[in-house]
Amino acid sequence: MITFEGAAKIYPDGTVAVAGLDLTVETGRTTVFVGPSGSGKTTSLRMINRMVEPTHGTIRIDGADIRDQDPALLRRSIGYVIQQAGLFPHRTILDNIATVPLLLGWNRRKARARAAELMELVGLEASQAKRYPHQLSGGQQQRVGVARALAADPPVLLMDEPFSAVDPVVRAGLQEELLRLQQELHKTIVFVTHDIDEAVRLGDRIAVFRPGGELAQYDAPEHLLARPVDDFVESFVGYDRGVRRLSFFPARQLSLRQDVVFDTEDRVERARDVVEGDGEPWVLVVDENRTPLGWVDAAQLIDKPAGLTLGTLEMAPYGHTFDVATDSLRAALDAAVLSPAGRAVGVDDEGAVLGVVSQEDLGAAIWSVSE
Ligand SMILES: Nc1ncnc2c1ncn2[C@@H]1O[C@H](COP(=O)(O)OP(=O)(O)OP(=O)(O)O)[C@@H](O)[C@H]1O
Repeated sequence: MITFEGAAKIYPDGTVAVAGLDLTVETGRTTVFVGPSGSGKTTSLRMINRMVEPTHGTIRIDGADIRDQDPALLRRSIGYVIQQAGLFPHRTILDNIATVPLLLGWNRRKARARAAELMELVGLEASQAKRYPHQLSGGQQQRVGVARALAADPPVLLMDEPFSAVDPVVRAGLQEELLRLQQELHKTIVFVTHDIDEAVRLGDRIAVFRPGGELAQYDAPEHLLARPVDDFVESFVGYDRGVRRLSFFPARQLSLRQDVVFDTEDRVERARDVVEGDGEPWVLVVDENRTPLGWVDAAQLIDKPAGLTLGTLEMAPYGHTFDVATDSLRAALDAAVLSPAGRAVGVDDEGAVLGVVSQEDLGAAIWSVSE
């Protein structure tokens, strides 16, 4: 646990970088500091490893005042990752990663073995070990930066805009990787970004800073999106927050209809009975593996002769599906919006249809999680 108790940084020229921060960073969780440029995020982060000394207040790690610890030793127990990785250009990838273990006095063999292990953990090829940083892509360099920060297995990891210099696709991959690593490692991560989407994706808790180095709100991401405390936070999180918040609720809570799912050999009169029963305007046709083929408009069924099979009818594309077990309500909503039938198709992890969600059921589920 890291606690800021009235921690402030006021520079001699009078600039208030951080104005009296009170905040607790939970152990084993990811806390994101987010806010506009100049709001004091980096200064707050650097106060944790004493790269910046507060002018007021106290910071403790697990109860111990960090002022009582030697800054160099403190930093070796805290991993630090920065934008563009900050690698040593004349050291190989393996030696870059082994830096802190060597500083801690490990012998070279053990340090390199640990570095090789970490390369694998962060998704780097062993063949890259002997390369130099300039021979790697930006995304790969960031992975090296993360591996280096993890080398001595520090309980705390500070990350200062680590992914902001790479393109959006690589960035999404690195975020995914960090989530996976964190599930395995349970580090106490403090992550700085000015991108609210990155914050919402990665953070267990999010601290929103406002200009003047003040903490505007400290909350779980779903609460931040549901209840921004004021106009500043509301405009900072963005106005589509209602829809974005749906990504925190699982799609598995939706009720799925199976009675409107038919296979190609089913006869039109069977489908007609169902749609006439409750006025459902579309039925979904699947193949023998229950892979979706397309939607049949119920109007088409009215005057078709009995005995005709559904596979012979014209179908509208089913759009895209959502995975019932792993996707969120947001993914289901997106699937419904993009479907010509306005209905979402739920599948299992092999792509087989489990059922479809009607607009009414989707609306009811969204309503039930709204506040
Ligand atoms: N050495 C310094 N002397 C005076 N002011 C400083 C000094 N270092 C930082 N500041 C000021 O402190 C404020 C907070 O800076 P900080 O880097 O913490 O902001 P930030 O939220 O991380 O911004 P960014 O997203 O742009 O990195 C800024 O106004 C900055 O100009």
